[in-house]
Amino acid sequence: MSDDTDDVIDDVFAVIEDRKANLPEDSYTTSLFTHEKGENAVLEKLGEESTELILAAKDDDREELAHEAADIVYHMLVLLSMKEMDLADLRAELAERR
Ligand SMILES: N=c1c2ncn([C@@H]3O[C@H](COP(=O)(O)OP(=O)(O)OP(=O)(O)O)[C@@H](O)[C@H]3O)c2ncn1[C@@H]1O[C@H](COP(=O)(O)O)[C@@H](O)[C@H]1O
Repeated sequence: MSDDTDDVIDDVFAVIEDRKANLPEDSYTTSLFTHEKGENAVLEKLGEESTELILAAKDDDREELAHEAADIVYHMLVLLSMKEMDLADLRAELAERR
């Protein structure tokens, strides 16, 4: 399967890196990088969204499950960027497990 969403995770990560470098106003990503709680802001989001993901799975709500999974992936990418990591680190870890 191949379509124009193939590279979407790389594209979103590139936008996150750009937000980190430039901190534009009116950007949710910027608000995470500049939050007074520091990295705890994104960690709290990941906790909340994990619960929402579990509830969506329990309800067998596939649309909500996709929504919450996307929220988690986005916030996980922000966390990787905060830790000076990137998708190569994630890919390497997954590849090692094959
Ligand atoms: N993928 C995301 C993304 N996923 C989630 N979010 C934000 O994360 C927040 C989630 O927090 P909440 O759960 O409180 O919000 P919510 O809408 O009530 O969430 P649910 O109840 O639906 O779970 C919302 O404000 C969303 O807008 C995201 N914000 C940005 N992105 C990507 O980042 C790019 C840059 O965004 P900006 O930095 O805002 O320009 C965008 O173009 C997107 O590609």
